[in-house]
Amino acid sequence: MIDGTDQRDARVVSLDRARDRDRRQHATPDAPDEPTGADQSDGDEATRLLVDQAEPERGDWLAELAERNRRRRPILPGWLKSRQEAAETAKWVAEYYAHIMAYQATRSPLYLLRLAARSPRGAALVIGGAHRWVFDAEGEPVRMAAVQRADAELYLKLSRQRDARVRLRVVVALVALVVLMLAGILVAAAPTWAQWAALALLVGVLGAAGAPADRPLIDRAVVPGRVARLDSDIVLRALGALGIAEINKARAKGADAVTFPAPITRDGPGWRAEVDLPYGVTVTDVIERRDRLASGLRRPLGCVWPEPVSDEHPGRLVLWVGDRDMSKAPHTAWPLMTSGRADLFKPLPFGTDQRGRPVSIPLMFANLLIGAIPRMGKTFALRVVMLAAALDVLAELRVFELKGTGDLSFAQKVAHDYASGADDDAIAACVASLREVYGELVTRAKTISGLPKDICPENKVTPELAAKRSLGLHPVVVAVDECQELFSHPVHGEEAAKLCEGLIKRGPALGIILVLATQRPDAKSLPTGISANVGIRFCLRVMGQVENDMVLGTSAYKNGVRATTFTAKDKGIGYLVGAADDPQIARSAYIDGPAADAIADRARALREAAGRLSGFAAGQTPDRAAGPAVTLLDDIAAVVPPDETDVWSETVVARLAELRPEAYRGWEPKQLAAALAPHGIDTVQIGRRVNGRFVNRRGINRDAITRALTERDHARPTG
Ligand SMILES: Nc1ncnc2c1ncn2[C@@H]1O[C@H](COP(=O)(O)OP(=O)(O)OP(=O)(O)O)[C@@H](O)[C@H]1O
Repeated sequence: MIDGTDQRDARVVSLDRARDRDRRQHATPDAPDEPTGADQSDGDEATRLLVDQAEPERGDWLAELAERNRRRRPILPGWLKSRQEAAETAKWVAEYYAHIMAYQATRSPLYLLRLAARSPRGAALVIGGAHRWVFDAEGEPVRMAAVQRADAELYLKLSRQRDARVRLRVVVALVALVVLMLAGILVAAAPTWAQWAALALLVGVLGAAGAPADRPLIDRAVVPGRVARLDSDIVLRALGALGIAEINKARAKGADAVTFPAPITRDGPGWRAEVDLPYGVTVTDVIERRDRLASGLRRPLGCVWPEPVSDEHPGRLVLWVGDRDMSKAPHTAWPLMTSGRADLFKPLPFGTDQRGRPVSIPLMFANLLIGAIPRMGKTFALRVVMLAAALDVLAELRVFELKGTGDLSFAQKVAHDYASGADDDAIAACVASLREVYGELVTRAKTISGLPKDICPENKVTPELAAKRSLGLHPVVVAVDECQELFSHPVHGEEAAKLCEGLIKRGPALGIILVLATQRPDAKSLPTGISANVGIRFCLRVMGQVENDMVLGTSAYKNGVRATTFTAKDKGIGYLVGAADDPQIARSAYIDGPAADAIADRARALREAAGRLSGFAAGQTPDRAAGPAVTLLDDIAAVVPPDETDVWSETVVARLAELRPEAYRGWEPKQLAAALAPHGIDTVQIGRRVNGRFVNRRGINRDAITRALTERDHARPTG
């Protein structure tokens, strides 16, 4: 007998393991890493051993339990967890039934007519049926059969049974007739309305009895089956249509190449499928073929939202398929639209995700960057954030809209500092304000470091500290729309970039928040020192990977967070990164100009009541004395005295660099010409004699500068 104890060279071999090893050795060379069944399955099968796997230790059940614990399914359905979502769901369910009731109520006269038309047929059917029942008509064919077979005994038995039955039924029918006659007498003596009601009841009953089986009385209020149920076959069909070779190869090899770790369930207004893609296929591969996926699912693109699961492997896909295109879904009212106030220390309501769940932005201790191609909803998104900030009376707002269309004009009612314009003045005002806030960094840091530890334990602004007016640590929110105009400005760009970088890095802990929006997210218009350090990012539609990663952060595109997949009709829809653990798809709340004004009026009233209206909104002219001269034209006028009519450009740039090195150092004559062009000033040829030789160079004519300055001053609004 062979056993492991007395045969030194022999080993105990599990038959299962031996088979496993055999299988591996005979595996085809093109699938060397093909997993065994134990790899693929979970639950009971997961306990099967691979030939080269160590025996599981006794404590492994704990690890397994921990893993199961991590995958617990929620007790309450998702929509019941948030008050707002539950309210939304209750609202649409109520709306659905209200619609059905209204639909049927408006058709009730038609239904009455139908009943009346069907009632004669119903009466005939009722009388005929009663007659057949009383005289036992259903037994007639059997009795006739007995007669034909001349079976006298059976016939007698059936006849006796029929007579007994008919006697009883005639009595019942007579009683019913008497009851009906009594009811008729009662109705005849009743008031008219009761007579009509009785008639309606009779017609109704007879009409219902006379309804043809193929024509229902009531029309359908809802077209059935508009949204197909999502099932695993449809998901597999769609995944197979993506043209990903690995998926098709894996599906050809085995039925369980694509698995579903959780059942496909209803999730908000759509279906949610959790899918484990075949080995080696990542969610990013699927996301970049979203349009093909939508085609495979036979759903509009705006309904199909594949997402990675960050705390799982890169092949775990959550596919949410909405009933309705996200861009066409009705807007949920912004929670602060008609009432309420905000607290910057808590997340600010921003919009909704594709499932209609609320999305908020924790703006405190962070910065926000919004980017997109033009007309996709940057300013609308910025408006939502700034209106929420306005509803926190403690927050000091500084708003600069550098497009000049007045999209953020509501801010004039509440902002401490405000400017709107596509000109140098607005940019200069913005830089001056940034300088002031930058100066605050030092003051605030000193204040905080001077506070006792028990009042300020974390060395950062707290809600209590922010509320103490004497400390001056209230939140400051600086918003710059179309910030590319600022950073690419020939005079102020470099300084603005430095100021913003400082604010982005040091501001959050000190209660200073910078919110930037740009339609040109490239290295020149959005310095990397800024784009790399922003905490929260919202990227609506962009056209390429570079812009995507500029706004959403390095590697966002590689990780499947791609705002390039949005289409032109996805207005207001973007990827929101940094507001929650995982990137979210969010649609900003829709607040148009008049609504924004109404909210700003409310915010102003709150601020007035709290005595927190200051600066621009309180009618004070911003004191920019501390800042340098505001435009290039002013600077040139300062460095070129009135008696010098024509000056070479190189002389001008040298003097400018001396006047304000931080802004003009390194300027070339060409740069000066480019900076003057927007003012309608061209450089001119100026000839001079130098060391006896005539030299011709380009330069400026001082009169042109003076004229431009005069025009600007006349065009400026007064008061
Ligand atoms: N959340 C939203 N839902 C629906 N439509 C929206 C939403 N946000 C913006 N829009 C639509 O998109 C249009 C453009 O929005 P917005 O003015 O904010 O674009 P923008 O990106 O700031 O454009 P520009 O780059 O020209 O300043 C708006 O007129 C509005 O109709």
